[in-house]
Amino acid sequence: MNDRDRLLELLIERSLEIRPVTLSSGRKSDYYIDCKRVTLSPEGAYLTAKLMLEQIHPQVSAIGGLTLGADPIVSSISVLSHLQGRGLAALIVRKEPKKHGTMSYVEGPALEKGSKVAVVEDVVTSGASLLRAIDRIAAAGYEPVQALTILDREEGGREVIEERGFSLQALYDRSDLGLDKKKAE
Ligand SMILES: O=P(O)(O)OC[C@H]1O[C@H](OP(=O)(O)OP(=O)(O)O)[C@H](O)[C@@H]1O
Ligand SMILES: O=C(O)c1cc(=O)[nH]c(=O)[nH]1
Repeated sequence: MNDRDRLLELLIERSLEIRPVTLSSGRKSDYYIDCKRVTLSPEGAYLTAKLMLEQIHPQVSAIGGLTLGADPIVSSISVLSHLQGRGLAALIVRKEPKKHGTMSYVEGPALEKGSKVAVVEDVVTSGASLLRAIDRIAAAGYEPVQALTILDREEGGREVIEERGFSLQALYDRSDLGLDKKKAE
């Protein structure tokens, strides 16, 4: 089995829940995928990092994303990039600025102004979280150049992100989850 198929297998086995849920955007859905169950596991962290790193442009010097879903992703990509001699820094974007000390929104190594950043997510639904990370990374003086996610739920997020001039690179989309078959079981 190849890496892409194996990561999908892990996500379906461990992350996918078919039940009524409320999403981050306030929308209702009949399924949820909790990627952290996979991205915080040894094999899942490695496979996510490997598959995403293959798609990161050579001019990029950091990967960043909105806490919490992106935290294990940026960390594992950074470690793997070091092992591969590439050395991508990890940036974690807070949902609210730190209230004392640095007062920062964006945590991580201080990079040169204008450094190119690939912005990552675990799931894109409305696209609001990914755009929030893009905006905060830009406000920190860096240049977001790519948008990547594990799963595109195909609920309009891609279009919203494209309107902002980014194409969304997703490892999987809704159709990969086999939801119709699962729901029938
Ligand atoms: O495209 P959107 O409509 O913004 O939805 C997707 C976002 O929702 C989830 O995060 P959540 O808000 O549940 O927070 P968490 O990562 O802290 O668990 C997920 O990790 C994405 O960040
Ligand atoms: O839209 C969301 O909040 C969302 C959907 C989903 O399937 N998984 C997740 O972590 N967040």
